[in-house]
Amino acid sequence: GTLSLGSVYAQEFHLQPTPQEYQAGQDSVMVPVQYSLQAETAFRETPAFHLLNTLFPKGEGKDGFPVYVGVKGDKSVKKYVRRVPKQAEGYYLGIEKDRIVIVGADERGAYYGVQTLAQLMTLGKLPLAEVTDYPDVPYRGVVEGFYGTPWSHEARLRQLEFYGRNKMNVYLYGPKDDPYHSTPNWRKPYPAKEASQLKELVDKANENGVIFYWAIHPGQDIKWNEEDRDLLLKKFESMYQLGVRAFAVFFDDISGEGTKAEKQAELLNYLDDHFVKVKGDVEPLVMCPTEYNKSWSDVKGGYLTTLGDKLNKGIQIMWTGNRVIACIDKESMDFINPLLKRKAYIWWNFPVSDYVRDHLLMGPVYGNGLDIKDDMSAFVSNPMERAEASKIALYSVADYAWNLEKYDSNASWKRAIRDLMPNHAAYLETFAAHNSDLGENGHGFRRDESVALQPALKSLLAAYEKNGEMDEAAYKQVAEECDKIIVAADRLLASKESRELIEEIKPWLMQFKLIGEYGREVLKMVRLQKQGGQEFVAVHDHAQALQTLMYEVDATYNQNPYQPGVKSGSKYLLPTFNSLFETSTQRYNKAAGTTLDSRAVYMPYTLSSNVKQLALLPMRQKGKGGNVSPSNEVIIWQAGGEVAVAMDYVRTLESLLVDLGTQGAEKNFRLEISADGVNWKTVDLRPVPGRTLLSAEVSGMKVLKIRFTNVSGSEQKVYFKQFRFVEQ
Ligand SMILES: CNC(=O)C[C@@H]1[C@H](O)[C@H](O)[C@@H](CO)N1CCCc1ccc(F)cc1
Repeated sequence: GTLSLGSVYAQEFHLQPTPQEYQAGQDSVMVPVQYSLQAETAFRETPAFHLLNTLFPKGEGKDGFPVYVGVKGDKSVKKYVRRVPKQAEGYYLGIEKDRIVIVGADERGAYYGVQTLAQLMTLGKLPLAEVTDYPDVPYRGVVEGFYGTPWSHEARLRQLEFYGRNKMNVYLYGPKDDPYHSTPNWRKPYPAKEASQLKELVDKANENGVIFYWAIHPGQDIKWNEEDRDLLLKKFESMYQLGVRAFAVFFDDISGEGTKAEKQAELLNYLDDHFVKVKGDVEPLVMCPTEYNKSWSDVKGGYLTTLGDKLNKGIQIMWTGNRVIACIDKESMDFINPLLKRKAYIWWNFPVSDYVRDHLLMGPVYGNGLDIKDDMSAFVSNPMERAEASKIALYSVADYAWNLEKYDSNASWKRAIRDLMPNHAAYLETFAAHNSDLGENGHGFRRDESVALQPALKSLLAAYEKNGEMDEAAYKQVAEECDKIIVAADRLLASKESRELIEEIKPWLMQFKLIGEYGREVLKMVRLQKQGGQEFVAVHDHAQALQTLMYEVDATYNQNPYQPGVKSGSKYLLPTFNSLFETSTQRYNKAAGTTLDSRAVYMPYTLSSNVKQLALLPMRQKGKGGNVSPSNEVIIWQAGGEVAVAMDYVRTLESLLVDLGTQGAEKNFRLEISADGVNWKTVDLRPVPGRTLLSAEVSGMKVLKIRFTNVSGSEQKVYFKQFRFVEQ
């Protein structure tokens, strides 16, 4: 909701996360330039004090504006103790004409009261207000638990400050690809550099009221014996020496011995009894089960109930919901909590994108129940490997987990964008609106995209495709959006603000701009096709040039081995432009008797073959390479039959693999490469030992055309399992 500040403030002001209760009158006081601290001396050692001390231009002075701050039980704030919520991390903040009062239910509550004061200070005047606030969910934050490049040290330091400002109180360090977190080096202490960085992170976390959990992922090769148990304990001890006071053990994504519930429970209880309870200053353990979502669980098998029955009560158990990637609702919680005999510690796999790495997930956080605040012990988000870009979602995760009932996903999303880039909010919102869906993926998890423009895109397309009609209103709205997209992309690419974010998303911004320009040209094509003018051809060719540029961006950047490339506007925006491109070109060709290429999805490789069963196989471009979709039937390959792939222009090969599912195929078939389509060079096919796979030595070869021929002199019956090449 908004702080009803009426005439006092121009813009809509909103505290983040949304407080449980606040009242603000019309009156305000000027922001004091100096403050005088009324608190117990011990307060000066707390993060709350260090933050408070940065808020006033002239710092602390005995004649400054009185600020009473402390926790329940402190003499200095005795008078206000009734106002303090009973919930952990709650606080009361009162701004009066002649004083500011902050009372925390505990130390972190006091810190959060100061964070809220810090937000109000940005208004330039302090409203006479009362904020009575506390979090709905006890643990709120982030688990860095994704596959892919772990976040950098600098990115993590920025994240921890962000968590403090957004009242997130946990960060779980568990990057799947950190070798010292997972198999096999979980047994080894960190090298000096990494160790000192981790120590710095722990200190930064403490300054920002964040509990730094160090997680270990031993399950893939752990032996259920004393040696490994003691090695794990030693590793915890070495992390404790670095200042870590909170620990987690992840048993997710493993197979074999490590998956046994009894053994996992035994180990965790041992760590609880011989480490956590012995140390006395360590947070309750958190564990991630092997069956961490309902679709992977076998209730009758007893894995979950064994954990629920055997794990010491204080140990938290993580859960991702009904599936690996799923929103969390009441039904999900009613399933899992009885089995675990405790409130599940939710690990929400969003905005993690390690299974759709060519997409950015910049859209609103929505779909989680608003009625489950009493059902979970935690709500932590597994983010993208792009740290800054993840902040849009993380801002709203913080908002949701603090106050579920008042959570408004769209309003929160807009605020998240403004918080991330205050001076480019409109542009970042345009970009984020069209970069939110994941595209097709194995988990089937999708998000909405281009929400505001969808109706216009749909009606423009429907009218034109059905009977060549022009929905002028829709046309105008889409044309305006294309202009906004082009401007937004340029302004963000050129932005001095949030340079780290811009560097993370640069390829997507380049792609986004091309889509805006492509849309602009396609709209012209639709207009011209109806008028029948010759100019259609020039505009068509420009649109095709943009398709080539979009392909190049997709084939050049973010070339990871899983989902390579750069997808933007992939749910409605680009598909609509491609449909309009194809239909207008086909109609123009029909009317003008021309043969303009009407294929919209740019494909640099063309397959041709005189082997009947191969001729129709689709050619796919994947990252910087191509492959002929495998056929799962027996191919009758006549003598002399060939399959060929032609490039749009000369390219350089890195590798080429062929698999016909039979040994000795290299005797019956010949592979040839041509750099000009006229002169051919035979290339050696080398069998990969023990497999039917053949590898060709093509590294560095210029290629315009590839040819693969049955030269055995007789028909061959083979499987067409793989025909794939990669460019340099
Ligand atoms: C709670 N733990 C997890 O969620 C584990 C992993 C990682 O955290 C990853 O970031 C996340 C989403 O991709 N999970 C995917 C798991 C994929 C997967 C799919 C099929 C498999 F066979 C194995 C793993």
